[in-house]
Amino acid sequence: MTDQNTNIDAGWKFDHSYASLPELFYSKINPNPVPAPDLVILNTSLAASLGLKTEALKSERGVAVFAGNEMPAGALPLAQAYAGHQFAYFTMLGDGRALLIGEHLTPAGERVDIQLKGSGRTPYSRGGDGKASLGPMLREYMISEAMHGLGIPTTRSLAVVTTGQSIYREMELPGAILTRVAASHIRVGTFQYAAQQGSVEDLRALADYTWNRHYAEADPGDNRYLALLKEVIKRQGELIAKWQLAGFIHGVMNTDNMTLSGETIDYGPCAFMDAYNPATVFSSIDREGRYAYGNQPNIAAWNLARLAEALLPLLHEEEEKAVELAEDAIQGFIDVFYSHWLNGMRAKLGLFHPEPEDEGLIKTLLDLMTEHHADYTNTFKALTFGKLEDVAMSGRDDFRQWHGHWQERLGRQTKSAEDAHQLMRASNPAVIPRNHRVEAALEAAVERGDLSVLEKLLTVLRNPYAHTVEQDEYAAPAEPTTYPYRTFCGT
Ligand SMILES: Nc1ncnc2c1ncn2[C@@H]1O[C@H](COP(=O)(O)OP(=O)(O)OP(=O)(O)O)[C@@H](O)[C@H]1O
Repeated sequence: MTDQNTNIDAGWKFDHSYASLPELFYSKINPNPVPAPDLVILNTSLAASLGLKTEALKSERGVAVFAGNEMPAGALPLAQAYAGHQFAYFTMLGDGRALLIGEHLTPAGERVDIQLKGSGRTPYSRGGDGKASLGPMLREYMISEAMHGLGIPTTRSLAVVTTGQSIYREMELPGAILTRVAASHIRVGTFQYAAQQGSVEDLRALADYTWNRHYAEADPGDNRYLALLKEVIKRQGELIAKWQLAGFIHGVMNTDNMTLSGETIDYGPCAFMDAYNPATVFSSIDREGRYAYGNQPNIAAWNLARLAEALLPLLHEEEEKAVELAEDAIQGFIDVFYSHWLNGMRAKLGLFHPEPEDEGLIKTLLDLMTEHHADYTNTFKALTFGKLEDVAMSGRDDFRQWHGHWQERLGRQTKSAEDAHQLMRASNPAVIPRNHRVEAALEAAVERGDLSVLEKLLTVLRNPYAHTVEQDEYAAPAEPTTYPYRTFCGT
Protein backbone atom coordinates (compact mmCIF):
# COMPACT_ATOMS: atom_id res chain seq x y z
CA MET A 1 0.00 0.00 0.00
CA THR A 2 2.94 2.32 0.48
CA ASP A 3 3.49 4.54 -2.50
CA GLN A 4 6.56 6.72 -2.75
CA ASN A 5 5.13 8.85 -5.57
CA THR A 6 2.08 9.97 -3.65
CA ASN A 7 4.43 11.09 -0.94
CA ILE A 8 6.55 13.15 -3.33
CA ASP A 9 3.56 14.57 -5.20
CA ALA A 10 1.40 15.82 -2.37
CA GLY A 11 4.06 16.76 0.14
CA TRP A 12 3.06 14.39 2.92
CA LYS A 13 5.84 14.06 5.48
CA PHE A 14 4.78 11.29 7.78
CA ASP A 15 6.17 10.22 11.07
CA HIS A 16 4.49 8.14 13.76
CA SER A 17 5.64 8.91 17.26
CA TYR A 18 2.42 7.52 18.76
CA ALA A 19 3.55 4.05 17.76
CA SER A 20 6.45 4.43 20.22
CA LEU A 21 3.92 3.99 23.05
CA PRO A 22 3.23 0.49 24.41
CA GLU A 23 0.98 -1.51 22.07
CA LEU A 24 -1.79 -1.43 24.62
CA PHE A 25 -2.60 2.04 23.32
CA TYR A 26 -3.43 1.17 19.71
CA SER A 27 -4.01 -1.51 17.11
CA LYS A 28 -2.13 -1.38 13.83
CA ILE A 29 -4.64 -1.95 11.09
CA ASN A 30 -5.07 -1.07 7.43
CA PRO A 31 -8.03 0.99 6.29
CA ASN A 32 -10.78 -0.87 4.45
CA PRO A 33 -10.62 -0.10 0.73
CA VAL A 34 -13.70 1.66 -0.66
CA PRO A 35 -15.06 1.17 -4.20
CA ALA A 36 -15.39 4.64 -5.70
CA PRO A 37 -13.76 7.53 -3.81
CA ASP A 38 -14.84 10.98 -4.91
CA LEU A 39 -13.58 14.27 -3.50
CA VAL A 40 -16.42 16.43 -2.19
CA ILE A 41 -14.48 19.24 -0.57
CA LEU A 42 -10.83 20.13 0.04
CA ASN A 43 -9.60 22.77 2.46
CA THR A 44 -7.03 24.47 0.25
CA SER A 45 -5.89 27.07 2.78
CA LEU A 46 -5.31 24.41 5.43
CA ALA A 47 -3.53 22.25 2.85
CA ALA A 48 -1.22 25.16 2.05
CA SER A 49 -0.40 25.76 5.72
CA LEU A 50 0.42 22.06 6.05
CA GLY A 51 2.81 22.32 3.10
CA LEU A 52 0.61 20.09 0.92
CA LYS A 53 0.06 20.60 -2.79
CA THR A 54 -3.56 21.11 -3.75
CA GLU A 55 -3.34 19.69 -7.27
CA ALA A 56 -1.71 16.49 -6.05
CA LEU A 57 -4.28 16.14 -3.27
CA LYS A 58 -7.10 16.49 -5.82
CA SER A 59 -5.60 13.92 -8.17
CA GLU A 60 -6.86 10.34 -8.25
CA ARG A 61 -4.00 9.16 -6.08
CA GLY A 62 -4.39 12.09 -3.70
CA VAL A 63 -8.06 11.27 -3.24
CA ALA A 64 -7.18 7.60 -2.77
CA VAL A 65 -5.25 8.65 0.36
CA PHE A 66 -8.30 10.49 1.77
CA ALA A 67 -10.34 7.37 1.11
CA GLY A 68 -7.84 5.04 2.78
CA ASN A 69 -7.22 3.19 -0.50
CA GLU A 70 -3.56 4.21 -0.63
CA MET A 71 -1.14 5.08 2.12
CA PRO A 72 1.62 7.63 1.55
CA ALA A 73 5.16 6.59 2.40
CA GLY A 74 5.81 6.71 6.10
CA ALA A 75 2.15 6.31 7.06
CA LEU A 76 1.41 3.73 9.72
CA PRO A 77 -2.34 3.40 10.14
CA LEU A 78 -3.52 2.62 13.64
CA ALA A 79 -6.71 2.81 15.67
CA GLN A 80 -6.24 4.40 19.08
CA ALA A 81 -7.59 2.82 22.23
CA TYR A 82 -9.39 4.93 24.82
CA ALA A 83 -12.18 4.77 27.35
CA GLY A 84 -14.61 7.41 28.49
CA HIS A 85 -17.43 8.51 30.71
CA GLN A 86 -20.40 8.93 28.40
CA PHE A 87 -23.20 10.81 30.17
CA ALA A 88 -21.35 9.86 33.39
CA TYR A 89 -21.17 6.11 32.61
CA PHE A 90 -17.74 4.60 32.15
CA THR A 91 -17.20 2.60 28.94
CA MET A 92 -14.30 1.13 26.98
CA LEU A 93 -14.22 2.85 23.60
CA GLY A 94 -11.44 3.50 21.07
CA ASP A 95 -11.43 4.57 17.44
CA GLY A 96 -14.37 2.51 16.30
CA ARG A 97 -14.60 4.22 12.94
CA ALA A 98 -11.40 6.19 12.62
CA LEU A 99 -7.75 5.59 11.86
CA LEU A 100 -4.73 7.69 12.63
CA ILE A 101 -2.70 7.28 9.45
CA GLY A 102 0.28 9.07 10.88
CA GLU A 103 1.62 12.39 12.10
CA HIS A 104 2.46 14.91 9.42
CA LEU A 105 5.33 17.32 9.98
CA THR A 106 4.39 20.80 8.78
CA PRO A 107 6.75 23.39 7.25
CA ALA A 108 6.38 25.38 10.50
CA GLY A 109 7.85 22.41 12.35
CA GLU A 110 4.59 21.29 13.94
CA ARG A 111 3.51 17.70 14.31
CA VAL A 112 -0.18 17.07 13.51
CA ASP A 113 -2.27 13.93 13.52
CA ILE A 114 -3.88 13.00 10.22
CA GLN A 115 -6.94 10.90 10.91
CA LEU A 116 -9.50 9.34 8.60
CA LYS A 117 -12.94 9.35 10.24
CA GLY A 118 -15.44 6.89 8.79
CA SER A 119 -12.80 4.55 7.39
CA GLY A 120 -14.32 1.22 8.45
CA ARG A 121 -14.33 -1.26 11.27
CA THR A 122 -11.50 -1.55 13.79
CA PRO A 123 -10.95 -3.75 16.85
CA TYR A 124 -12.82 -1.06 18.84
CA SER A 125 -15.94 -0.92 16.65
CA ARG A 126 -18.11 -2.93 19.04
CA GLY A 127 -21.42 -3.40 17.18
CA GLY A 128 -20.86 -0.48 14.76
CA ASP A 129 -20.11 -0.60 11.04
CA GLY A 130 -17.13 1.72 11.34
CA LYS A 131 -18.61 4.11 8.82
CA ALA A 132 -19.82 7.67 8.57
CA SER A 133 -22.25 9.42 6.25
CA LEU A 134 -21.80 12.52 4.16
CA GLY A 135 -24.08 14.92 6.09
CA PRO A 136 -22.40 14.60 9.51
CA MET A 137 -18.90 14.66 8.00
CA LEU A 138 -19.68 17.87 6.09
CA ARG A 139 -21.23 19.26 9.27
CA GLU A 140 -18.03 18.57 11.21
CA TYR A 141 -16.05 20.14 8.35
CA MET A 142 -18.14 23.33 8.44
CA ILE A 143 -18.41 23.82 12.19
CA SER A 144 -14.76 23.06 12.88
CA GLU A 145 -13.73 25.59 10.24
CA ALA A 146 -16.16 28.14 11.71
CA MET A 147 -14.64 27.54 15.17
CA HIS A 148 -11.18 28.11 13.75
CA GLY A 149 -12.42 31.35 12.17
CA LEU A 150 -13.72 32.44 15.57
CA GLY A 151 -10.26 31.89 17.04
CA ILE A 152 -11.27 28.87 19.11
CA PRO A 153 -8.73 26.02 19.30
CA THR A 154 -10.10 23.07 17.36
CA THR A 155 -9.30 20.05 15.28
CA ARG A 156 -9.44 21.05 11.61
CA SER A 157 -10.92 19.43 8.53
CA LEU A 158 -8.79 18.87 5.45
CA ALA A 159 -11.15 16.98 3.15
CA VAL A 160 -14.33 15.00 2.80
CA VAL A 161 -14.67 12.20 0.24
CA THR A 162 -17.60 9.99 -0.56
CA THR A 163 -16.79 6.32 -0.71
CA GLY A 164 -19.23 5.07 -3.35
CA GLN A 165 -20.79 2.83 -0.67
CA SER A 166 -24.13 3.31 0.98
CA ILE A 167 -24.43 3.08 4.71
CA TYR A 168 -27.59 2.17 6.55
CA ARG A 169 -29.03 4.05 9.49
CA GLU A 170 -32.78 4.67 9.56
CA MET A 171 -32.35 5.06 5.81
CA GLU A 172 -29.76 4.53 3.12
CA LEU A 173 -27.13 7.29 3.17
CA PRO A 174 -24.01 8.07 1.15
CA GLY A 175 -20.88 6.85 2.95
CA ALA A 176 -18.12 9.41 3.49
CA ILE A 177 -14.73 9.88 5.14
CA LEU A 178 -13.47 13.06 6.79
CA THR A 179 -9.75 13.76 6.99
CA ARG A 180 -9.22 15.39 10.36
CA VAL A 181 -6.12 17.31 11.40
CA ALA A 182 -5.42 17.60 15.12
CA ALA A 183 -2.61 18.63 17.46
CA SER A 184 -3.18 15.08 18.72
CA HIS A 185 -6.08 12.78 19.54
CA ILE A 186 -5.04 12.15 23.13
CA ARG A 187 -8.19 12.39 25.22
CA VAL A 188 -9.03 12.40 28.93
CA GLY A 189 -10.43 8.98 28.02
CA THR A 190 -6.99 7.84 26.83
CA PHE A 191 -5.69 8.41 30.37
CA GLN A 192 -8.73 6.67 31.86
CA TYR A 193 -7.99 3.74 29.58
CA ALA A 194 -4.33 3.68 30.69
CA ALA A 195 -5.31 3.81 34.36
CA GLN A 196 -7.85 1.03 33.92
CA GLN A 197 -6.07 -1.32 31.53
CA GLY A 198 -2.37 -0.61 31.90
CA SER A 199 0.39 -0.66 34.47
CA VAL A 200 1.72 2.47 36.19
CA GLU A 201 4.58 2.34 33.68
CA ASP A 202 2.08 2.44 30.77
CA LEU A 203 0.40 5.41 32.38
CA ARG A 204 3.74 7.10 32.87
CA ALA A 205 4.66 6.46 29.22
CA LEU A 206 1.43 8.15 28.10
CA ALA A 207 1.93 11.09 30.47
CA ASP A 208 5.54 11.58 29.35
CA TYR A 209 4.51 11.36 25.71
CA THR A 210 1.74 13.92 26.24
CA TRP A 211 4.06 16.27 28.11
CA ASN A 212 6.69 16.10 25.40
CA ARG A 213 4.19 16.52 22.61
CA HIS A 214 2.11 19.38 24.05
CA TYR A 215 3.80 20.94 27.04
CA ALA A 216 7.53 20.64 26.43
CA GLU A 217 7.85 24.43 26.78
CA ALA A 218 6.09 24.57 30.15
CA ASP A 219 7.83 24.51 33.52
CA PRO A 220 7.69 20.96 34.95
CA GLY A 221 8.65 22.17 38.45
CA ASP A 222 9.49 19.30 40.77
CA ASN A 223 6.41 17.23 39.82
CA ARG A 224 6.01 16.92 36.06
CA TYR A 225 2.73 14.99 36.28
CA LEU A 226 1.13 17.58 38.52
CA ALA A 227 2.42 20.22 36.11
CA LEU A 228 0.79 18.28 33.25
CA LEU A 229 -2.55 18.27 35.04
CA LYS A 230 -2.29 22.00 35.78
CA GLU A 231 -1.33 22.86 32.20
CA VAL A 232 -4.29 20.89 30.82
CA ILE A 233 -6.55 22.67 33.31
CA LYS A 234 -5.22 26.02 32.06
CA ARG A 235 -5.80 25.18 28.40
CA GLN A 236 -9.23 23.73 29.02
CA GLY A 237 -10.19 26.74 31.17
CA GLU A 238 -9.30 29.04 28.31
CA LEU A 239 -11.05 26.82 25.76
CA ILE A 240 -14.33 26.55 27.66
CA ALA A 241 -14.30 30.33 28.23
CA LYS A 242 -14.04 30.77 24.45
CA TRP A 243 -16.95 28.39 23.89
CA GLN A 244 -19.10 30.31 26.37
CA LEU A 245 -18.15 33.68 24.87
CA ALA A 246 -19.09 32.47 21.37
CA GLY A 247 -22.32 30.77 22.51
CA PHE A 248 -21.04 27.35 21.41
CA ILE A 249 -22.71 24.27 22.84
CA HIS A 250 -20.67 21.12 22.39
CA GLY A 251 -23.55 18.81 23.19
CA VAL A 252 -21.62 15.70 24.14
CA MET A 253 -18.87 16.61 26.59
CA ASN A 254 -18.01 13.05 27.46
CA THR A 255 -14.48 12.46 28.74
CA ASP A 256 -13.54 10.84 25.43
CA ASN A 257 -14.36 14.17 23.78
CA MET A 258 -11.96 16.28 25.84
CA THR A 259 -8.44 16.57 24.49
CA LEU A 260 -5.18 16.97 26.38
CA SER A 261 -4.06 19.49 23.76
CA GLY A 262 -6.91 21.88 24.58
CA GLU A 263 -8.54 21.64 21.14
CA THR A 264 -12.27 21.20 20.65
CA ILE A 265 -13.03 17.75 19.27
CA ASP A 266 -16.08 15.87 17.98
CA TYR A 267 -18.74 17.91 16.26
CA GLY A 268 -21.58 15.39 16.62
CA PRO A 269 -24.55 17.13 18.20
CA CYS A 270 -23.05 20.62 18.71
CA ALA A 271 -24.73 23.91 17.82
CA PHE A 272 -24.55 27.64 18.49
CA MET A 273 -27.08 29.31 20.73
CA ASP A 274 -29.44 31.86 19.19
CA ALA A 275 -31.50 33.44 22.02
CA TYR A 276 -29.42 33.71 25.18
CA ASN A 277 -30.46 31.16 27.77
CA PRO A 278 -28.02 29.24 29.98
CA ALA A 279 -30.38 26.24 29.99
CA THR A 280 -30.11 25.77 26.22
CA VAL A 281 -29.62 22.17 25.13
CA PHE A 282 -29.59 21.09 21.48
CA SER A 283 -28.63 17.47 21.61
CA SER A 284 -31.60 15.17 21.25
CA ILE A 285 -29.83 12.56 23.36
CA ASP A 286 -29.15 14.94 26.27
CA ARG A 287 -32.54 14.56 27.91
CA GLU A 288 -31.48 15.85 31.32
CA GLY A 289 -29.56 18.87 30.14
CA ARG A 290 -26.26 17.56 31.51
CA TYR A 291 -24.43 19.32 28.70
CA ALA A 292 -26.54 22.49 28.59
CA TYR A 293 -24.73 25.72 27.71
CA GLY A 294 -24.64 26.97 31.32
CA ASN A 295 -23.36 23.62 32.60
CA GLN A 296 -20.34 23.38 30.33
CA PRO A 297 -17.79 24.84 32.79
CA ASN A 298 -18.94 22.48 35.58
CA ILE A 299 -18.84 19.49 33.26
CA ALA A 300 -15.35 20.44 32.12
CA ALA A 301 -14.27 20.49 35.79
CA TRP A 302 -15.93 17.09 36.29
CA ASN A 303 -14.09 15.67 33.27
CA LEU A 304 -10.79 17.11 34.48
CA ALA A 305 -11.38 15.47 37.85
CA ARG A 306 -11.55 12.15 35.95
CA LEU A 307 -8.19 13.01 34.37
CA ALA A 308 -6.78 13.81 37.81
CA GLU A 309 -8.11 10.50 39.14
CA ALA A 310 -6.41 8.62 36.34
CA LEU A 311 -3.14 10.44 37.09
CA LEU A 312 -3.21 9.76 40.85
CA PRO A 313 -0.53 7.02 40.86
CA LEU A 314 1.87 9.46 39.21
CA LEU A 315 1.08 12.47 41.38
CA HIS A 316 2.43 11.11 44.65
CA GLU A 317 3.39 7.73 46.04
CA GLU A 318 1.08 8.22 49.02
CA GLU A 319 -2.50 8.08 47.82
CA GLU A 320 -3.81 10.58 50.35
CA LYS A 321 -1.23 13.15 49.30
CA ALA A 322 -1.93 12.45 45.61
CA VAL A 323 -5.65 13.08 46.16
CA GLU A 324 -4.86 16.33 47.95
CA LEU A 325 -2.68 17.55 45.07
CA ALA A 326 -5.31 16.54 42.51
CA GLU A 327 -8.15 18.24 44.37
CA ASP A 328 -6.12 21.37 44.76
CA ALA A 329 -5.37 21.49 41.03
CA ILE A 330 -9.02 20.88 40.06
CA GLN A 331 -10.14 23.70 42.38
CA GLY A 332 -8.10 25.98 40.14
CA PHE A 333 -10.16 25.24 37.03
CA ILE A 334 -13.13 27.49 37.74
CA ASP A 335 -10.80 30.43 38.53
CA VAL A 336 -8.90 29.99 35.26
CA PHE A 337 -12.13 29.63 33.33
CA TYR A 338 -13.78 32.59 35.05
CA SER A 339 -10.93 35.02 34.59
CA HIS A 340 -10.73 34.23 30.85
CA TRP A 341 -14.49 34.51 30.55
CA LEU A 342 -14.62 37.81 32.44
CA ASN A 343 -11.82 39.32 30.36
CA GLY A 344 -13.54 38.09 27.20
CA MET A 345 -16.86 39.63 28.30
CA ARG A 346 -15.11 42.91 29.06
CA ALA A 347 -13.67 42.89 25.54
CA LYS A 348 -17.13 42.20 24.11
CA LEU A 349 -18.25 45.38 25.88
CA GLY A 350 -15.22 47.41 24.80
CA LEU A 351 -13.67 47.49 28.28
CA PHE A 352 -9.89 47.41 28.44
CA HIS A 353 -9.16 47.26 32.15
CA PRO A 354 -11.00 45.64 35.03
CA GLU A 355 -13.19 47.53 37.47
CA PRO A 356 -15.01 45.89 40.39
CA GLU A 357 -18.45 46.74 39.03
CA ASP A 358 -17.88 44.89 35.73
CA GLU A 359 -19.27 41.58 36.94
CA GLY A 360 -22.56 43.26 37.90
CA LEU A 361 -22.71 45.11 34.60
CA ILE A 362 -22.25 41.89 32.63
CA LYS A 363 -24.66 39.90 34.77
CA THR A 364 -27.41 42.50 34.40
CA LEU A 365 -27.04 42.47 30.62
CA LEU A 366 -27.15 38.65 30.46
CA ASP A 367 -30.19 38.57 32.77
CA LEU A 368 -31.99 41.05 30.51
CA MET A 369 -31.08 38.98 27.48
CA THR A 370 -32.45 35.84 29.12
CA GLU A 371 -35.66 37.55 30.16
CA HIS A 372 -36.27 39.00 26.69
CA HIS A 373 -35.02 36.02 24.65
CA ALA A 374 -32.50 38.33 23.01
CA ASP A 375 -30.27 36.82 20.35
CA TYR A 376 -26.83 36.42 21.95
CA THR A 377 -24.62 37.18 18.96
CA ASN A 378 -26.77 39.92 17.49
CA THR A 379 -27.19 41.77 20.79
CA PHE A 380 -23.44 42.19 21.13
CA LYS A 381 -23.21 43.09 17.46
CA ALA A 382 -25.90 45.77 17.90
CA LEU A 383 -24.04 47.19 20.92
CA THR A 384 -20.81 47.23 18.89
CA PHE A 385 -22.38 49.34 16.16
CA GLY A 386 -24.61 51.42 18.45
CA LYS A 387 -27.75 50.05 16.78
CA LEU A 388 -29.88 49.94 19.89
CA GLU A 389 -33.04 49.48 17.85
CA ASP A 390 -31.75 45.97 17.07
CA VAL A 391 -31.62 45.01 20.75
CA ALA A 392 -34.70 42.98 21.74
CA MET A 393 -35.27 44.90 24.98
CA SER A 394 -34.29 48.34 23.70
CA GLY A 395 -37.62 49.92 24.71
CA ARG A 396 -37.37 48.79 28.32
CA ASP A 397 -36.41 51.16 31.12
CA ASP A 398 -34.19 48.58 32.79
CA PHE A 399 -32.23 48.18 29.54
CA ARG A 400 -31.91 51.97 29.15
CA GLN A 401 -30.63 52.16 32.70
CA TRP A 402 -28.12 49.39 31.98
CA HIS A 403 -27.06 51.17 28.80
CA GLY A 404 -26.49 54.38 30.76
CA HIS A 405 -24.24 52.58 33.25
CA TRP A 406 -22.29 50.96 30.44
CA GLN A 407 -21.79 54.31 28.70
CA GLU A 408 -20.55 55.86 31.94
CA ARG A 409 -18.18 52.95 32.40
CA LEU A 410 -16.85 53.40 28.85
CA GLY A 411 -16.48 57.11 29.48
CA ARG A 412 -14.21 56.49 32.48
CA GLN A 413 -11.65 54.69 30.29
CA THR A 414 -8.54 56.49 29.14
CA LYS A 415 -8.89 54.77 25.74
CA SER A 416 -10.91 56.53 23.03
CA ALA A 417 -14.42 55.55 21.96
CA GLU A 418 -12.90 54.45 18.65
CA ASP A 419 -10.49 52.12 20.47
CA ALA A 420 -13.41 50.61 22.38
CA HIS A 421 -15.36 50.16 19.15
CA GLN A 422 -12.40 48.39 17.52
CA LEU A 423 -12.03 46.09 20.52
CA MET A 424 -15.72 45.21 20.28
CA ARG A 425 -15.51 44.57 16.54
CA ALA A 426 -12.67 42.17 17.12
CA SER A 427 -14.49 40.42 19.99
CA ASN A 428 -18.04 40.15 18.64
CA PRO A 429 -18.54 38.05 15.53
CA ALA A 430 -20.79 39.23 12.73
CA VAL A 431 -21.81 35.65 12.02
CA ILE A 432 -21.93 32.27 13.67
CA PRO A 433 -22.97 29.02 11.98
CA ARG A 434 -26.70 29.40 12.54
CA ASN A 435 -28.47 26.07 12.65
CA HIS A 436 -30.88 26.80 9.80
CA ARG A 437 -28.03 27.97 7.56
CA VAL A 438 -25.97 24.88 8.31
CA GLU A 439 -28.97 22.65 7.61
CA ALA A 440 -29.70 24.43 4.32
CA ALA A 441 -26.06 24.04 3.22
CA LEU A 442 -26.11 20.35 4.11
CA GLU A 443 -29.39 19.75 2.36
CA ALA A 444 -28.11 21.33 -0.87
CA ALA A 445 -24.87 19.33 -0.66
CA VAL A 446 -26.28 15.96 0.31
CA GLU A 447 -29.68 15.96 -1.44
CA ARG A 448 -28.76 17.87 -4.60
CA GLY A 449 -24.99 17.55 -4.84
CA ASP A 450 -24.81 21.36 -4.80
CA LEU A 451 -21.80 22.52 -2.78
CA SER A 452 -22.22 26.21 -3.60
CA VAL A 453 -24.44 26.99 -0.58
CA LEU A 454 -21.92 25.39 1.77
CA GLU A 455 -18.94 27.09 0.11
CA LYS A 456 -20.59 30.50 0.38
CA LEU A 457 -21.46 29.93 4.03
CA LEU A 458 -17.89 28.85 4.73
CA THR A 459 -16.54 32.02 3.12
CA VAL A 460 -18.44 34.23 5.56
CA LEU A 461 -17.75 31.99 8.55
CA ARG A 462 -14.01 31.93 7.97
CA ASN A 463 -13.74 35.63 8.72
CA PRO A 464 -16.39 36.32 11.34
CA TYR A 465 -14.87 39.55 12.65
CA ALA A 466 -14.70 41.20 9.22
CA HIS A 467 -18.21 42.70 9.58
CA THR A 468 -18.80 42.89 5.83
CA VAL A 469 -22.12 43.75 4.20
CA GLU A 470 -22.50 40.25 2.77
CA GLN A 471 -22.29 38.79 6.27
CA ASP A 472 -25.48 40.63 7.25
CA GLU A 473 -27.50 38.20 5.19
CA TYR A 474 -26.23 35.35 7.38
CA ALA A 475 -26.77 37.08 10.72
CA ALA A 476 -30.50 36.52 11.18
CA PRO A 477 -31.66 33.73 13.47
CA ALA A 478 -34.24 31.29 12.13
CA GLU A 479 -37.91 32.25 12.27
CA PRO A 480 -39.37 30.92 15.51
CA THR A 481 -40.95 27.47 15.12
CA THR A 482 -43.12 25.36 17.34
CA TYR A 483 -40.35 22.81 17.84
CA PRO A 484 -37.00 23.71 19.36
CA TYR A 485 -33.98 22.91 17.20
CA ARG A 486 -32.48 19.53 18.00
CA THR A 487 -29.26 18.00 16.77
CA PHE A 488 -28.81 14.28 16.44
CA CYS A 489 -25.61 12.42 17.13
CA GLY A 490 -25.68 11.63 13.42
CA THR A 491 -23.15 9.24 11.98
N1 LIG B 1 -20.50 3.65 13.07
C1 LIG B 1 -19.66 3.35 14.05
N2 LIG B 1 -19.01 2.18 14.06
C2 LIG B 1 -18.15 1.86 15.04
N3 LIG B 1 -17.86 2.67 16.07
C3 LIG B 1 -18.48 3.86 16.12
C4 LIG B 1 -19.40 4.26 15.12
N4 LIG B 1 -19.85 5.49 15.44
C5 LIG B 1 -19.23 5.86 16.58
N5 LIG B 1 -18.39 4.89 17.00
C6 LIG B 1 -17.54 4.89 18.19
O1 LIG B 1 -18.33 5.20 19.32
C7 LIG B 1 -17.64 6.08 20.20
C8 LIG B 1 -18.45 7.32 20.46
O2 LIG B 1 -18.80 7.90 19.24
P1 LIG B 1 -18.79 9.46 18.96
O3 LIG B 1 -19.86 9.70 17.96
O4 LIG B 1 -18.73 10.23 20.24
O5 LIG B 1 -17.36 9.61 18.32
P2 LIG B 1 -16.96 9.91 16.84
O6 LIG B 1 -17.69 11.10 16.34
O7 LIG B 1 -17.02 8.68 16.04
O8 LIG B 1 -15.43 10.19 17.06
P3 LIG B 1 -14.57 11.42 17.61
O9 LIG B 1 -14.79 11.54 19.08
O10 LIG B 1 -13.22 10.88 17.29
O11 LIG B 1 -14.93 12.64 16.83
C9 LIG B 1 -16.29 6.34 19.56
O12 LIG B 1 -15.39 5.46 20.16
C10 LIG B 1 -16.51 5.99 18.11
O13 LIG B 1 -15.32 5.54 17.48
